[in-house]
Amino acid sequence: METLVSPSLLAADFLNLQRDIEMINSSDADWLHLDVMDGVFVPNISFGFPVLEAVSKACTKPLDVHLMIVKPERYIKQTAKTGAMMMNVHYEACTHLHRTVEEIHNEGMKAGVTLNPSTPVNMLEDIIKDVDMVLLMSVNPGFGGQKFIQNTIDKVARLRELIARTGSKALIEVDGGVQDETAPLLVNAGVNILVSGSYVFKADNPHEKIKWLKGLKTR
Ligand SMILES: O=C(CO)[C@@H](O)[C@H](O)COP(=O)(O)O
Ligand SMILES: [Co+2]
Repeated sequence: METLVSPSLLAADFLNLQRDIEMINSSDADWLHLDVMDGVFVPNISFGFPVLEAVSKACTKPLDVHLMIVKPERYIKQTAKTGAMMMNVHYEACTHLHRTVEEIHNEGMKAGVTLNPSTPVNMLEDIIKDVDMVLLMSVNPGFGGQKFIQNTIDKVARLRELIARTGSKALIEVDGGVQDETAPLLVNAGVNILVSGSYVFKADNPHEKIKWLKGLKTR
Protein backbone atom coordinates (compact mmCIF):
# COMPACT_ATOMS: atom_id res chain seq x y z
CA MET A 1 0.00 0.00 0.00
CA GLU A 2 1.23 3.49 -0.80
CA THR A 3 2.09 5.82 2.07
CA LEU A 4 -0.64 8.35 2.84
CA VAL A 5 0.11 11.83 4.19
CA SER A 6 -2.06 13.81 6.58
CA PRO A 7 -0.54 17.26 7.23
CA SER A 8 -1.40 18.67 10.66
CA LEU A 9 -3.05 22.08 10.48
CA LEU A 10 -1.76 22.94 13.96
CA ALA A 11 1.46 24.14 12.31
CA ALA A 12 -0.34 26.34 9.75
CA ASP A 13 -0.38 30.14 9.86
CA PHE A 14 -3.70 30.83 11.60
CA LEU A 15 -3.73 34.38 10.20
CA ASN A 16 -3.65 32.85 6.74
CA LEU A 17 -5.66 29.71 7.27
CA GLN A 18 -7.51 29.88 3.96
CA ARG A 19 -4.22 30.27 2.06
CA ASP A 20 -2.73 27.26 3.88
CA ILE A 21 -5.83 25.13 3.27
CA GLU A 22 -5.70 26.02 -0.43
CA MET A 23 -2.05 24.93 -0.39
CA ILE A 24 -3.17 21.55 0.99
CA ASN A 25 -5.98 21.33 -1.58
CA SER A 26 -3.53 21.76 -4.43
CA SER A 27 -0.96 19.35 -2.92
CA ASP A 28 -0.63 15.56 -3.02
CA ALA A 29 -1.76 15.33 0.62
CA ASP A 30 -4.31 12.57 1.17
CA TRP A 31 -6.05 13.90 4.29
CA LEU A 32 -5.95 16.97 6.53
CA HIS A 33 -5.20 16.30 10.22
CA LEU A 34 -7.01 18.51 12.76
CA ASP A 35 -5.88 18.62 16.40
CA VAL A 36 -8.61 19.54 18.88
CA MET A 37 -7.26 20.14 22.43
CA ASP A 38 -9.26 20.94 25.55
CA GLY A 39 -6.62 22.08 28.06
CA VAL A 40 -7.60 19.16 30.32
CA PHE A 41 -6.60 15.95 28.55
CA VAL A 42 -3.54 17.82 27.28
CA PRO A 43 -1.88 20.97 28.66
CA ASN A 44 -2.83 23.12 25.68
CA ILE A 45 -5.92 24.49 23.91
CA SER A 46 -5.98 24.60 20.11
CA PHE A 47 -9.28 25.08 18.29
CA GLY A 48 -12.78 23.64 18.41
CA PHE A 49 -15.86 22.97 16.30
CA PRO A 50 -16.43 26.45 14.80
CA VAL A 51 -12.95 26.23 13.28
CA LEU A 52 -13.49 22.62 12.16
CA GLU A 53 -16.70 23.65 10.39
CA ALA A 54 -15.00 26.55 8.63
CA VAL A 55 -12.05 24.37 7.58
CA SER A 56 -14.43 21.72 6.30
CA LYS A 57 -16.05 24.27 3.94
CA ALA A 58 -12.69 25.26 2.44
CA CYS A 59 -10.88 21.92 2.39
CA THR A 60 -11.29 19.40 -0.42
CA LYS A 61 -9.34 16.62 1.39
CA PRO A 62 -10.95 14.16 3.84
CA LEU A 63 -10.71 15.41 7.44
CA ASP A 64 -8.73 13.32 9.92
CA VAL A 65 -9.87 14.70 13.30
CA HIS A 66 -7.69 14.01 16.36
CA LEU A 67 -9.57 14.78 19.57
CA MET A 68 -7.28 15.34 22.55
CA ILE A 69 -10.17 15.88 24.93
CA VAL A 70 -11.70 14.06 27.90
CA LYS A 71 -14.82 12.02 27.17
CA PRO A 72 -14.74 12.52 23.38
CA GLU A 73 -17.97 10.49 23.12
CA ARG A 74 -19.79 13.72 24.04
CA TYR A 75 -18.85 15.14 20.65
CA ILE A 76 -19.48 12.29 18.19
CA LYS A 77 -22.51 13.89 16.53
CA GLN A 78 -20.85 17.30 16.43
CA THR A 79 -17.75 15.81 14.80
CA ALA A 80 -19.92 14.01 12.23
CA LYS A 81 -21.67 17.31 11.45
CA THR A 82 -18.36 18.83 10.33
CA GLY A 83 -18.20 16.16 7.61
CA ALA A 84 -15.16 14.49 9.19
CA MET A 85 -14.05 11.25 7.52
CA MET A 86 -12.08 9.92 10.52
CA MET A 87 -12.68 10.53 14.23
CA ASN A 88 -9.67 9.64 16.39
CA VAL A 89 -10.32 9.28 20.12
CA HIS A 90 -7.69 8.58 22.75
CA TYR A 91 -7.74 5.17 24.42
CA GLU A 92 -6.81 6.98 27.66
CA ALA A 93 -9.82 9.34 27.41
CA CYS A 94 -12.58 6.75 26.85
CA THR A 95 -14.17 4.60 29.54
CA HIS A 96 -16.39 2.65 27.14
CA LEU A 97 -14.23 2.51 24.06
CA HIS A 98 -16.22 -0.23 22.33
CA ARG A 99 -19.44 1.76 22.62
CA THR A 100 -17.68 4.91 21.43
CA VAL A 101 -16.32 3.12 18.35
CA GLU A 102 -19.80 1.78 17.58
CA GLU A 103 -21.32 5.24 17.88
CA ILE A 104 -18.67 6.76 15.63
CA HIS A 105 -19.52 4.14 12.99
CA ASN A 106 -23.25 4.76 13.44
CA GLU A 107 -22.61 8.41 12.59
CA GLY A 108 -21.01 7.36 9.31
CA MET A 109 -17.39 8.08 10.22
CA LYS A 110 -14.35 5.86 10.38
CA ALA A 111 -13.08 5.19 13.90
CA GLY A 112 -9.48 5.69 14.96
CA VAL A 113 -8.09 4.86 18.39
CA THR A 114 -5.09 6.87 19.55
CA LEU A 115 -2.42 5.71 22.00
CA ASN A 116 -0.18 7.98 24.07
CA PRO A 117 3.52 7.07 23.96
CA SER A 118 3.32 5.21 27.30
CA THR A 119 0.24 3.12 26.45
CA PRO A 120 1.19 -0.36 25.20
CA VAL A 121 -0.32 -1.66 21.97
CA ASN A 122 -1.55 -4.84 23.68
CA MET A 123 -4.27 -2.75 25.36
CA LEU A 124 -5.94 -2.89 21.93
CA GLU A 125 -6.17 -6.70 21.82
CA ASP A 126 -9.97 -6.74 22.22
CA ILE A 127 -10.84 -3.72 20.07
CA ILE A 128 -8.36 -3.97 17.20
CA LYS A 129 -10.77 -5.79 14.88
CA ASP A 130 -13.42 -3.09 15.35
CA VAL A 131 -11.33 -0.04 14.53
CA ASP A 132 -10.37 1.38 11.14
CA MET A 133 -7.14 2.94 12.31
CA VAL A 134 -4.71 3.09 15.22
CA LEU A 135 -2.99 6.43 15.71
CA LEU A 136 0.29 6.04 17.59
CA MET A 137 1.53 9.23 19.23
CA SER A 138 5.27 9.57 18.75
CA VAL A 139 5.35 12.62 21.07
CA ASN A 140 3.35 13.38 24.18
CA PRO A 141 0.23 15.03 22.78
CA GLY A 142 -0.45 18.73 23.20
CA PHE A 143 2.10 20.55 21.06
CA GLY A 144 3.59 20.60 17.58
CA GLY A 145 7.32 20.68 16.90
CA GLN A 146 8.39 18.18 19.56
CA LYS A 147 11.15 15.58 19.43
CA PHE A 148 10.22 12.15 18.07
CA ILE A 149 10.19 9.35 20.66
CA GLN A 150 12.37 6.60 19.17
CA ASN A 151 10.52 3.73 20.90
CA THR A 152 7.68 4.36 18.44
CA ILE A 153 9.52 2.35 15.77
CA ASP A 154 9.39 -0.83 17.91
CA LYS A 155 5.82 -0.02 18.85
CA VAL A 156 4.79 0.09 15.18
CA ALA A 157 6.33 -3.36 14.71
CA ARG A 158 4.40 -4.70 17.73
CA LEU A 159 1.18 -3.20 16.40
CA ARG A 160 1.82 -4.76 12.97
CA GLU A 161 2.12 -8.16 14.70
CA LEU A 162 -1.13 -7.62 16.61
CA ILE A 163 -2.94 -6.62 13.42
CA ALA A 164 -1.59 -9.65 11.52
CA ARG A 165 -2.34 -12.09 14.34
CA THR A 166 -5.95 -10.93 14.81
CA GLY A 167 -6.77 -10.46 11.13
CA SER A 168 -7.65 -6.82 11.78
CA LYS A 169 -7.85 -4.43 8.83
CA ALA A 170 -6.77 -1.42 10.90
CA LEU A 171 -4.39 1.08 9.31
CA ILE A 172 -1.48 2.50 11.30
CA GLU A 173 -0.99 6.25 11.54
CA VAL A 174 1.86 7.97 13.43
CA ASP A 175 1.78 11.54 14.72
CA GLY A 176 4.54 13.75 16.15
CA GLY A 177 8.04 14.66 15.02
CA VAL A 178 7.59 13.12 11.58
CA GLN A 179 10.33 14.54 9.33
CA ASP A 180 13.03 13.40 6.94
CA GLU A 181 14.97 11.27 9.46
CA THR A 182 12.02 9.58 11.17
CA ALA A 183 9.55 9.09 8.29
CA PRO A 184 11.57 6.43 6.39
CA LEU A 185 12.02 4.41 9.61
CA LEU A 186 8.29 4.57 10.27
CA VAL A 187 7.27 3.51 6.78
CA ASN A 188 9.78 0.69 6.92
CA ALA A 189 8.29 -0.50 10.21
CA GLY A 190 4.84 -0.67 8.61
CA VAL A 191 3.15 2.72 9.00
CA ASN A 192 0.41 3.51 6.47
CA ILE A 193 -0.30 7.18 7.22
CA LEU A 194 2.17 9.88 8.26
CA VAL A 195 0.89 12.96 10.12
CA SER A 196 3.28 15.86 9.78
CA GLY A 197 2.88 19.42 11.06
CA SER A 198 5.97 21.62 11.31
CA TYR A 199 7.97 19.65 8.73
CA VAL A 200 5.32 20.43 6.09
CA PHE A 201 3.93 23.85 7.03
CA LYS A 202 7.21 25.51 8.05
CA ALA A 203 8.97 24.38 4.88
CA ASP A 204 9.86 26.74 2.02
CA ASN A 205 8.18 24.30 -0.32
CA PRO A 206 5.48 22.29 1.50
CA HIS A 207 4.34 20.58 -1.74
CA GLU A 208 7.80 19.03 -2.13
CA LYS A 209 7.82 17.77 1.47
CA ILE A 210 4.39 16.17 1.03
CA LYS A 211 5.46 14.56 -2.24
CA TRP A 212 8.62 13.19 -0.62
CA LEU A 213 6.71 11.70 2.33
CA LYS A 214 4.20 10.11 -0.03
CA GLY A 215 6.98 8.58 -2.12
CA LEU A 216 8.41 6.61 0.83
CA LYS A 217 8.14 2.86 0.41
CA THR A 218 8.91 -0.13 2.60
CA ARG A 219 12.46 -1.31 2.02
O1 LIG B 1 -1.41 15.80 17.75
C1 LIG B 1 -0.42 16.45 17.63
C2 LIG B 1 0.27 17.07 18.81
O2 LIG B 1 -0.44 16.76 19.95
C3 LIG B 1 0.17 16.57 16.28
O3 LIG B 1 -0.76 16.32 15.25
C4 LIG B 1 1.10 17.72 15.97
O4 LIG B 1 0.44 18.79 15.37
C5 LIG B 1 2.21 17.22 15.09
O5 LIG B 1 3.12 18.24 14.86
P1 LIG B 1 4.64 18.00 14.43
O6 LIG B 1 5.29 17.18 15.54
O7 LIG B 1 4.59 17.23 13.14
O8 LIG B 1 5.18 19.37 14.30
CO1 LIG C 1 -2.52 15.06 16.02
